[in-house]
Amino acid sequence: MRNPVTIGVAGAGSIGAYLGGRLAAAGHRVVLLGRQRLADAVADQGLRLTALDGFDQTVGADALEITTDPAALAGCDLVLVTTKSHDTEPMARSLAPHLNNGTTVVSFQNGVRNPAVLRERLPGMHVLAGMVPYNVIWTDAAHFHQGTSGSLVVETGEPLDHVARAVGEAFKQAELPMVLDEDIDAVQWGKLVVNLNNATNALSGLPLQEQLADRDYRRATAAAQREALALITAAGFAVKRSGKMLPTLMPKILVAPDWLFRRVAAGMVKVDPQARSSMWEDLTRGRKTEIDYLNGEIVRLAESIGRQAPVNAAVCRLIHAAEQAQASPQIGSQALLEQLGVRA
Ligand SMILES: NC(=O)C1=CN([C@@H]2O[C@H](COP(=O)(O)OP(=O)(O)OC[C@H]3O[C@@H](n4cnc5c(N)ncnc54)[C@H](OP(=O)(O)O)[C@@H]3O)[C@@H](O)[C@H]2O)C=CC1
Ligand SMILES: CC(C)(CO)C(=O)C(=O)O
Repeated sequence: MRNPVTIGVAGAGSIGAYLGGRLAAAGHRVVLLGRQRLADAVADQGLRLTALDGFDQTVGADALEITTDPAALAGCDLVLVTTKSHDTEPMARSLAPHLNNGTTVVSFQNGVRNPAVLRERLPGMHVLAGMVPYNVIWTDAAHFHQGTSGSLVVETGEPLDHVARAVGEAFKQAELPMVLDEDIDAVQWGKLVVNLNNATNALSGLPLQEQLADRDYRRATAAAQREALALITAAGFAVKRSGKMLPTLMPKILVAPDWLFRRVAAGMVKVDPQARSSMWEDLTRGRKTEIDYLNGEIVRLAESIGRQAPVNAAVCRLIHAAEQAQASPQIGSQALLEQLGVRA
């Protein structure tokens, strides 16, 4: 890969505009493929990127390209796919005619299905799975804020080890911490377990900090996670920690009394008052959520081995109802436990 690298971002929303903006600020040539409203806002105000560690930089509209045309990603060395999971396949179809063979494509998406979809639709590209551990919220028309801590993860291993290292170099220049991992499937299953809190957060309508301060909301997430972990193991998949997040211990940590939870969680992840889940963002903006790729994945996994996942199935029903209403139901924590059939 050349240096500086030309980087395309396919789906410039919270994650894509944040990562792309940080890479542009570090001097890489960046093309953001997104919606016209983002292009207009950035043309007007520049792209403001902030983070809980105090990072605050505005990237001028002349420092990067924002387009709605997938052909503009032709010639990119590296393409980051940052759409929601239901948009991965159409995005890949629209990119396929334009990318050169051998382009590196990294999926920075939640769920466990996206890299396989990209490999199928983009034969000849070097597709790597990635994982974003932190929350980014689209706070204003052209302002993106990283509200929790952690390091990005990208798949490595032969024959693509050199490709993964080149991706690592590009991110190093932008001072975005990244680790390479040879067991990305286990990292992705682990992140899916963490993401089972997305629905609780979206249903509560609260910022993550407030939602996690309520033990009954934590019990709801823990119940979904216990069910998921048992099924993932029964289906023969591994779950791996990434950074200090311990998916296998999360249900135990979540149900701990408030004082103990606060102490343990503070050592694992920093969460600022603005942080919310991406699913909350979807519900409040009236968009389709990724529920079918998160809790819904657990329901499908259960079916595939002749079992059931009643808690995750109930969560899916609640989120689908909220999608219809195009709003968070702001359900109280005890009411949520009741609806999930979980005893407080
Ligand atoms: N947000 C977060 O904090 C985190 C998100 N993730 C994961 O990262 C992935 C991306 O999430 P997030 O950034 O929140 O998603 P967003 O919805 O904020 O961003 C995706 C953007 O891509 C746009 N888009 C979709 N298709 C096209 C297209 N064909 N052409 C141009 N633009 C398109 C969408 O527009 P429109 O909405 O108009 O369709 C949207 O603006 C998800 O898998 C998510 O789970 C992981 C960790 C944290
Ligand atoms: C970082 C985290 C876990 C925040 O909830 C997330 O992945 C999301 O919002 O989708």
